[in-house]
Amino acid sequence: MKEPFLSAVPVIKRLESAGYEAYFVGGSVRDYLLGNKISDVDIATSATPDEVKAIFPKTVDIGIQHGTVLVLLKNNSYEITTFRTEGEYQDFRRPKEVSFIRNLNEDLMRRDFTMNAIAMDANGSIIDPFDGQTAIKERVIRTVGSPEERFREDALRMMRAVRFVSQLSFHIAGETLLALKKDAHLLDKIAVERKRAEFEKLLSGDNRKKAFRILLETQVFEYLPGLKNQELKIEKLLSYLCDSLNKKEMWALLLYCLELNQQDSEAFLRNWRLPVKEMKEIQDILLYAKQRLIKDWSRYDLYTAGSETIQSAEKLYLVLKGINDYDSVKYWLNTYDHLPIKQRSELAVTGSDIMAWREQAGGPWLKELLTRIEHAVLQDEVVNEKEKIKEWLKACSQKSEKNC
Ligand SMILES: Nc1ccn([C@@H]2O[C@H](COP(=O)(O)OP(=O)(O)OP(=O)(O)O)[C@@H](O)[C@H]2O)c(=O)n1
Repeated sequence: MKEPFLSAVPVIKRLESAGYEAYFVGGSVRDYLLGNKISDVDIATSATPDEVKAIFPKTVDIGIQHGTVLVLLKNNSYEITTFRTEGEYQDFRRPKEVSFIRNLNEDLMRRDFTMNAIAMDANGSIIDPFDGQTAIKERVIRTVGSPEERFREDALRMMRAVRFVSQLSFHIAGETLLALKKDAHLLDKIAVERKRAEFEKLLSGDNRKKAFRILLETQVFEYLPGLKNQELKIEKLLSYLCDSLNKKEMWALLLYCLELNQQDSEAFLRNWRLPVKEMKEIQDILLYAKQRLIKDWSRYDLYTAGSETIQSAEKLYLVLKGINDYDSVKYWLNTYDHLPIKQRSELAVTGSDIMAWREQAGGPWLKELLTRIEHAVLQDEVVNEKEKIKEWLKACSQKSEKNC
């Protein structure tokens, strides 16, 4: 056994010495068997949340109605969940009555896919009643038992299947795929936030295009915000070589393919309940990439976009143009790095300086003038030094005001 399981073994041992069963379960065991990077380890136990809390001095109730307690131990935290029956994976905002059981097998039986229904004990022995290891070897996503039953327990599992296609490059077993086609409509009832979490993992996976094809084939896309009746536009996305794009860039590519105007793009992202900051970043990426389709970056655009957006927008532009060479990203980032200023606060003059020089109270004119100075500094029309800018302004006002 290796990290992060090793550090978590004492947690399992403590539960065992208090008379309970406890195992590693879920994605961490799957990823371990796959040889992939393991994120968090999850532990399932026969102890109820109250019993877990009585054993460990530091705990946090993170989903107690679902039987989950977070245990804090030696700078690490572990999600410990009581063996559960159905209903447990539903929307956290609509808690359902959860019945706890004392049996690992029954807990595993209610999990989504056989690859996720494998447990490992503190000695590293694998408990695999549904042959998840074969599924992992064969790289197949197959529900534990009846797909209809598993999807009726939690329809989000259909999106999880598609996101695992993207993330793990597995394929979906025939019967499971048929159920996806039949039951896709059940996704209507699932909270957008949960759909978004899966969709974003899908957007970032290596096999994202295959996952999009399955969204189309199964009609799952019809039940995702803003994608109803957008089959042709989603197909357009499949024509791009987009593997190099990150999550935000993929959102921007999707917006591009959907051909939405600024206002509708915003509504689309809002319907997906994206945080406002991310919405703005995605819209900026799209805006500059579209601009880039028409012309080169101006120094002022580089300045207003900033390095992260430059990089993302240029990458998206290259994808849209079908160019598979990233030298231009480096070129524009380098140009950005050499700009004389990166933000207004770096200007050698402030609004107060200008008001004092002009003996005039502030107003819209001041904002305009500061923008004009920014342009001039960025274009090397004037050096970013207070005296130089003062002289430049004086020379300007001697000419027509328009020239400044
Ligand atoms: N709708 C769900 C969600 C989760 N699970 C079970 O709970 C485990 C943990 O779920 P989660 O952390 O959401 O996903 P992982 O499978 O761990 O995948 P990852 O951590 O890569 O997101 C899953 O492996 C699966 O056994 C389930 O059966 N049904």
